[in-house]
Amino acid sequence: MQTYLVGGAVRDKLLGLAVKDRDWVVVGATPDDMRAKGFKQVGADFPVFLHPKTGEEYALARTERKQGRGYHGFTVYSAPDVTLEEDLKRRDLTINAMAETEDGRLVDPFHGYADLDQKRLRHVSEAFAEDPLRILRTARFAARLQPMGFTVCQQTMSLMRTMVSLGELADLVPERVWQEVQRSLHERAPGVFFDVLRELGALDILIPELAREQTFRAGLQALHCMHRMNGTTAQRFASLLSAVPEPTAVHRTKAMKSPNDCRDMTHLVCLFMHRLAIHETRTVTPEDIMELLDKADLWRRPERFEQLLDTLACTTGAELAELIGKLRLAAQSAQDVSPQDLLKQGFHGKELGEAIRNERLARITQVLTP
Ligand SMILES: Nc1ccn([C@@H]2O[C@H](COP(=O)(O)OP(=O)(O)OP(=O)(O)O)[C@@H](O)[C@H]2O)c(=O)n1
Repeated sequence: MQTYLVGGAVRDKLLGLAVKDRDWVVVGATPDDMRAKGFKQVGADFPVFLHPKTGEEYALARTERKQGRGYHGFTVYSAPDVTLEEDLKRRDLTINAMAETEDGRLVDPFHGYADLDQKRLRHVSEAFAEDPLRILRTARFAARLQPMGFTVCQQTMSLMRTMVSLGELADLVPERVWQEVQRSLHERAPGVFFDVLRELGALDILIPELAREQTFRAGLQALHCMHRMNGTTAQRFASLLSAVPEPTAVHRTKAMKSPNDCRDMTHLVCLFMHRLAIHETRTVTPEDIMELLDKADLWRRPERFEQLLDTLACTTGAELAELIGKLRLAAQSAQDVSPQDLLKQGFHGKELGEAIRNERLARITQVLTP
């Protein structure tokens, strides 16, 4: 029985990047051999085991073949006669299909090292097409490695284009798509993920609201800004959709099953984009500001409001910077109103509510007064 380090760990080591998880492939062993050595089986669909001490994943070498459509239609064959090369061949990209022996020798039947050197993302074999998630993974690796000079090679682009035109993306459940989107939003060049998908025609299926060139470019620019500001996932995703009308954008977040904070931030960013645009032509009143603060629920969610303003600073042009600055000051000032003080002054019930509101409005007016 032989053990090899495989996949991302080998790739990242050669690239000089930090290695996160180490995955191993075991050749020439049965599940019983593994259990006898104290490994715990975890995979239900195929034989994967956890090392008794390190907790790292050890998978028995396997081949996979797709049977029909859908994500579950895989036939897995795993036996002691499956070779390392056969296991590497079922993988997505050549740079992910290298292995390292226990004594540190590289096993590289599909020329992943040459592709690392040439900075190419290239599929290992036609088996790439058996898993449509790989389209998203490849776009994600492009987003990660583009700053180092990597591009997706033309043959892989055309294979993925064919997969898209055959409707393969429809087989992916929203959760898996979201997982790749979420991870890509935090890669080094997040915009590249969406650029690649757009070039493939995949974005028209996954986020059709970004089909219009202008909407897409505005979204990418805002995302780039949010990335520089080290924004949260919610801020990044909302900035991408910032030029989409609010109801459509929110509908997309629901269809994609993105988490609630992403949906809420998208709702607020798109809503504010629309409201703020009105004030390019009409002077903003204290009541306008109050309404916006209420809509964003500043009173219960002050830290989210800060994030909203930071996102808007990325999604709007310089012409709205002053207005966003005023919103920030107004929010700070209005938040300082103390219900306790007003209570002490004798306000109760409905009157207390009104007094708080009036005091907040007074402070907002003060901020707006030159
Ligand atoms: N749809 C997939 C998922 C995974 N793999 C293979 O399984 C390995 C491990 O997958 P995973 O842990 O998801 O990714 P990593 O390559 O380790 O990358 P990351 O840094 O994103 O974790 C990959 O390198 C690749 O060889 C694949 O071929 N097709």
